[in-house]
Amino acid sequence: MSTSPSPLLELSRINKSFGPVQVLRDVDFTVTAGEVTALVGDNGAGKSTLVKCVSGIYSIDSGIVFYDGEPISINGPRDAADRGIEVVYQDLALCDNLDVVQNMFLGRERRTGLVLDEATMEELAAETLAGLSVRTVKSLRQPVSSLSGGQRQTVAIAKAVLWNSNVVILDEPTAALGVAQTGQVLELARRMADNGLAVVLISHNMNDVFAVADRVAALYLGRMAAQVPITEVTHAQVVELITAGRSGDLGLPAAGSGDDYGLNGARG
Ligand SMILES: Nc1ncnc2c1ncn2[C@@H]1O[C@H](COP(=O)(O)OP(=O)(O)OP(=O)(O)O)[C@@H](O)[C@H]1O
Repeated sequence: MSTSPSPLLELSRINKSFGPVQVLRDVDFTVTAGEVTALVGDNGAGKSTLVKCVSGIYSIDSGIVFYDGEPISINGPRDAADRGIEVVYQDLALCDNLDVVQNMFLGRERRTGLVLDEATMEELAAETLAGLSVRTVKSLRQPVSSLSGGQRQTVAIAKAVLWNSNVVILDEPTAALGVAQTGQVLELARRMADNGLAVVLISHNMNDVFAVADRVAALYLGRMAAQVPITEVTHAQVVELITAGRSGDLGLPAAGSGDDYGLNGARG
């Protein structure tokens, strides 16, 4: 196995409960710059909860979050944003009546005095899209209501990239897309990683995971069943990790068996 680069974001033994329900149990998860890390798991496995802990929407009950090797506290979305951690949610949170530039700068508009600096915003939006080799969005001044699902996803992702993000978490970005648009969004994820960002791809689609991910992390009933380089697992093994919390072929015991099996491929 090749030596792993240092993780940019590292979660260690994260626990999170809602009242009596423990949703995350001693979860280790690492995210590395220049890589796409797929986060997989069945419905209710805890993927969204983990992401909400990382993005400051939920506070963790225990565990440590390291950023660039230093322990940090994420006490709210602002703390996550300050570290350049951005989440692109499934529902995209774009405003239909606003155009591409307006959406990309929504809430963080550039101004010259009291007046919006439209020219600079348009230029920066165009630069960001060009930096990601996006050619599918033809006009930056068209309302996003006139865009296809894939184009909307592209705008939402580019918006996250625009804000000097270091970690971009994509929450099922291809769930509502057809084949061609799925390909474009996966290419975009790859390009972001190639540009040096740490990309997390939450997905239920094994084809997407194997098409683009460098590593795969599988949650099973709130435990991290494994985090391994994609080249070291087969589709069948990942499915087994998702559905049973273990893969006999990987020599991993079932999640929740009590053993400390933190097979975390991203650890140096
Ligand atoms: N605010 C909450 N209060 C109580 N329980 C919650 C809350 N949020 C999530 N849960 C529970 O935590 C578990 C994990 O949910 P989560 O949404 O993180 O899973 P997921 O892996 O993202 O699932 P999906 O793929 O369906 O989106 C579920 O059993 C869910 O019911």
